[in-house]
Amino acid sequence: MRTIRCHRDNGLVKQTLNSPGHGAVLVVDGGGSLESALMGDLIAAAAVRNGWAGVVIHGAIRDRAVVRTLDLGVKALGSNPRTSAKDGAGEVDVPLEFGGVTFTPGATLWADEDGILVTP
Ligand SMILES: O=C([O-])CC(=O)C(=O)O
Ligand SMILES: [Mg+2]
Repeated sequence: MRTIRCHRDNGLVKQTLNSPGHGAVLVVDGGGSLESALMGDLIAAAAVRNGWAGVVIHGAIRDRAVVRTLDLGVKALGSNPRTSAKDGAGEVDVPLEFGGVTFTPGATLWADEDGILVTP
């Protein structure tokens, strides 16, 4: 997995998912905010084109009707049509902690309809 920490700004998410994913999952800690979306259909489609396996967002997405049709595993807390800033504020490939779990860049993430597992 790769990681990003950001708050109501998806500039780094957009930039990262527009670069090669090599089959990785991107975990985004948006602080649990549902006030604006950190990914939508266009960024998700870019992730598919660039070989990402999935995206886990501790926050919101939008365009979910299209996102669910894509060949990309997506987990988010919810959705909101409001877009985020695109200034690129945040940090890439730092250890994240939410939901009582530490998400370390390079660790392996497994997910299905029931939930998410992380192995070192
Ligand atoms: O513009 C955004 O922030 C997200 C979005 O709608 C998309 O990726 O399609
Ligand atoms: Mg969109």
